[in-house]
Amino acid sequence: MSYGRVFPAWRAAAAPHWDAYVRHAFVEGLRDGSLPRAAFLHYLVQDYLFLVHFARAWALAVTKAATIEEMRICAGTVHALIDDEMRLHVATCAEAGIDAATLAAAEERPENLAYTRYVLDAGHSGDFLDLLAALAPCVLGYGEIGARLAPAAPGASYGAWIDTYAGTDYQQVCADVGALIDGAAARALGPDPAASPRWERLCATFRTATRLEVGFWDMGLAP
Ligand SMILES: Cc1ncc(C[n+]2csc(CCO)c2C)c(N)n1
Repeated sequence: MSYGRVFPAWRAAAAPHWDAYVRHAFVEGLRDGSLPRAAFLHYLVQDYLFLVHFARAWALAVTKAATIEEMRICAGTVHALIDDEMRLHVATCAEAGIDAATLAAAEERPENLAYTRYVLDAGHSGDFLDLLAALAPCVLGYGEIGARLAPAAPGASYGAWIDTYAGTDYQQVCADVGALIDGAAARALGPDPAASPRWERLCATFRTATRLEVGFWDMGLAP
């Protein structure tokens, strides 16, 4: 998956961490169904809390955007997070006997706190592109994982989860976010982004967020 021009360069700069993220044991457990249900539910509860703060981060992106089209994409992501992805978490947890109140009252694990607040801080202390560098591993990593696991989805225990991220709707979101990053990078860094003095710092932000994704999966395996 390329998802634009800048993302592949950021991914290459984060190489060992990126592989640890998209090929994590948790992901392999989703693929072959060996992931214990309790670990999956523990992950979903934490992920619900994660998505609350991710919706806030995308809302911050609305305020940092430079064009109406950028605002539309970021606002659309806030909407999709709240009305689609979070609702799916609530429904899956409800089937397992975890009600919405329990979900909302769950205590955030430190790995979860670290990740979401890091992303929010990248946005508060930086500009639109700094924020996108922190948001990118989450959005595009799940796109890559979904596409890689797609052949395993039919009949798999976690097939519904895989289908969510492998599906054309989500893959289109990834293509849109890749284009959003390319546009913001062209505006802020010029025609050769990697030659900009800001480039190393953007790579570092992307790499840190990727490491925090690895930490999130680790947490998922340790209920
Ligand atoms: C730990 C963690 N990382 C990534 C995602 C995936 N994700 C987060 S927000 C979003 C929509 C677009 O921003 C998607 C697909 C997740 N659920 N949990």
